[in-house]
Amino acid sequence: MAYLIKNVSVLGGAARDLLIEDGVIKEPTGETPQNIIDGTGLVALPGLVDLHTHLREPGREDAETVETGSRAAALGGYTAVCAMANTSPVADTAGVVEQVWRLGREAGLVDVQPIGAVTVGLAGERLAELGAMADSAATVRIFSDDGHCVADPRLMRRALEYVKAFDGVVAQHAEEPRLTEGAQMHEGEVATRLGLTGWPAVAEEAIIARDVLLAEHVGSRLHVCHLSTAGSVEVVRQAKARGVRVTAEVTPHHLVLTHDRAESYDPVFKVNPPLRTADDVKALRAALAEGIIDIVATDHAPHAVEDKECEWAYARPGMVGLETALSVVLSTGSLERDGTVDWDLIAERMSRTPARIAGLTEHGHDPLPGAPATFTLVDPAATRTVVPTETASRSMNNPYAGMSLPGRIVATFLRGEPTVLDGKAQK
Ligand SMILES: NC(=O)N[C@@H](CC(=O)O)C(=O)O
Ligand SMILES: [Zn+2]
Ligand SMILES: [Zn+2]
Repeated sequence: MAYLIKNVSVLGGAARDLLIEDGVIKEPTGETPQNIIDGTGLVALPGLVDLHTHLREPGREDAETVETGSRAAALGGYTAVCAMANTSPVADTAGVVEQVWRLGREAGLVDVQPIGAVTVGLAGERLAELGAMADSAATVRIFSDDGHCVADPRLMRRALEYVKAFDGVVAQHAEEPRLTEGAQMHEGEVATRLGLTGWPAVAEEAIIARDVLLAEHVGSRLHVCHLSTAGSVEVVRQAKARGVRVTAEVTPHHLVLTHDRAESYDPVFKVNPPLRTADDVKALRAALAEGIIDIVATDHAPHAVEDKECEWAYARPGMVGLETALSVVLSTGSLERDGTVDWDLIAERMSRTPARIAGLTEHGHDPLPGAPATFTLVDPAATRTVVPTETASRSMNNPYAGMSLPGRIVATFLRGEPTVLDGKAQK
């Protein structure tokens, strides 16, 4: 079906019309197709790409499935998500990554690109079959033990060496486990006051420092997951200055929430790495604008009610984030120029660069004639109040409840097919 989008601003540019036909964007012809979308006041962005999503299938379909997570992603303006490997069974074989990939195709709401585990069962003992996952139908290029750190430097080195052969990347959850035993939240004054065991910034920074040196030594690509401290920014800054092939992500929640949220003892604010200080938030926002942090990735981590609505110490870490990511980023004002949103920079940090890191060549193209019709339409003037139950996700561990956030996704298209129209999922 063909669509004509009228009066839409592509990345903040002058209003124009776009024809969507045969899966691509075209210059409008004289004829008017049946389907017209009024784009007045809307901004067209390349479909967002999430490098870090937990979909929970196989194993915890009560918390999320590939389909429900894909729907949440489309509603958040995403056209591709990379699915983390910490499922049950773990995505450490060609069989499991192909299953996730196939489920993604069947759901048809976003492109689901499986991430493969680095080590068998995420146990950190021996390398998984990286080559078999790379050669599978899922063509895995990102490997991560996320949820766990690849703490053994020898295994990390070997993984970096292995993925170099096919220009893969190791995405590290940087957490020195010996420094975070029993940790419940950021190590600092709030943890001291609450009497909770702290997760020190140095547990993250020490692993990033080690890994950039390993990546430099091997000449391979390293990606740092959910970077959360000002010190980590400085380690990455220095590594980039030396030419190390390192990229880094920040989550929306680490750009807005701070460790004092734990004072509520509400486990919805429990996450790994933990919420940090206001100074860290400031440094992360600046690093994202500057490009020391390359991308925003959601770390969408849905959890069932019984795993979240319990005592802080027993609750699982993680929060949902796909449906609110763009709004949260807009709310920080960190990607603005002279007080107005820099849509080109939004596209860079949330679509083009994550697509490039993941090797997703069909994504990250500006929505202009000649490009694949894989894009999203945002109403920047809209505001909405977050209601955790109003979600396509199976889980409601949403830390933004009651917050009023700017921006609303009006439509999302994947290869010319609408996955979201009028803010509603089409499948
Ligand atoms: N971020 C989290 O707190 N939790 C993630 C794992 C992870 O990203 O480390 C999860 O899988 O729930
Ligand atoms: Zn992690
Ligand atoms: Zn994660």
